[in-house]
Amino acid sequence: MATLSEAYRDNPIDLQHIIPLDFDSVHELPDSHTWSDHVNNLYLEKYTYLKHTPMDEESSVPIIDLSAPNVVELVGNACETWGMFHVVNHGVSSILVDDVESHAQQLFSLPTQHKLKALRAPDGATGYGVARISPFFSKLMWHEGFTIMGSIVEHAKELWPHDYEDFCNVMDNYQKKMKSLAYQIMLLILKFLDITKEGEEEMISTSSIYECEGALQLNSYPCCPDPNRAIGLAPHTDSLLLTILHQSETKGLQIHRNGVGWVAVPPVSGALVVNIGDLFHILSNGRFPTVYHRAVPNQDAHRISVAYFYGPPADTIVGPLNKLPCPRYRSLTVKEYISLKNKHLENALSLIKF
Ligand SMILES: C=C1C[C@]23C[C@@]1(O)CC[C@H]2[C@@]12CCC[C@@](C)(C(=O)O1)[C@H]2[C@@H]3C(=O)O
Ligand SMILES: O=C(O)CCC(=O)C(=O)O
Ligand SMILES: [Fe+2]
Repeated sequence: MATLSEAYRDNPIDLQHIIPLDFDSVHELPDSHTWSDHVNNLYLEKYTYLKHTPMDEESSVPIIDLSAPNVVELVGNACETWGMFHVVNHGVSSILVDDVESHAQQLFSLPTQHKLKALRAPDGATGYGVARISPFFSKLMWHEGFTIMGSIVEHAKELWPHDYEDFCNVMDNYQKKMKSLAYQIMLLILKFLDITKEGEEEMISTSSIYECEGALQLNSYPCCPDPNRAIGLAPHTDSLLLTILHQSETKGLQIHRNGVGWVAVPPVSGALVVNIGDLFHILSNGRFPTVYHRAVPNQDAHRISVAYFYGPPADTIVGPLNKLPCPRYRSLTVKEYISLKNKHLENALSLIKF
């Protein structure tokens, strides 16, 4: 069975000509990185059919205690109204989370020429580089990333030939913890939809969602001389089932709300942010919105975030769960969806819509 990383490798994006800026050497925002509102909201119209119920401006992303007795209902309601929620009491030690953040910090503090030793290969899915969505925008992002899928030993050796083990152990350990947390959250969401593993005959086409894999993305948003005219990570939806994000103590994450516009999602101490991705939007037959979000840089603070993307093996057929009436999307394999997203970004969902 093909893995997720194979699916991303088989769908390369031509990023060769785009490498992250040497941010330390720049003291004014270059034209290449200056965004107008138009470019920033380029895909917003395409996204209108995914919009969720308008909310008042005061409401904010819910914080859910995973040990609450009514956790299924809380998680399900948050998925329906926001497509996003914070989790606390998630069982991942704060020491590990801090450790991942400080190792990411250490990586991004290396001189640019050194980081380029681990540059993502043209036909590769892992390593240092710009975001995969970069070619869809005419302007560049105030961002550098490092993608990990499974073992990162080869890339870590490129960066620290004699001292790579600690980095690898921390990232491995964090991926394991994220995988089991993501599984636990996925089961809660499926339970809300009245789907149980035992009732598998009702969802033969999606049986491999119980064997999901993950990818880890370390994001760095250096201090920016003109943050109001720059973008850290351009507006996008995440492609897979769900994403678990650690966003350090520095603000930067924003989501788009119908009738409200861009709304900040400030960090909540000790909490992780969970958001619905395109594949869960499809499984739920559009009941859960896939969250359109972006990250903005700060003038005085370098922001690090760590995103874990969780999704089924590439050959898994994904479609609206059989139990749900009147499918709004056609079924397709995960790798077909990744390929559509690579070519059409936010139009991918409308291409599989009935
Ligand atoms: C598993 C993955 C999801 C992701 C592409 C990737 O192969 C690893 C990086 C992820 C990321 C992070 C930034 C935003 C995003 C849209 C991108 O360009 O790369 C997501 C991808 C995604 O969800 O499609
Ligand atoms: O840095 C953030 O807050 C958002 C990161 C993100 O959206 C991603 O990695 O997909
Ligand atoms: Fe994202």
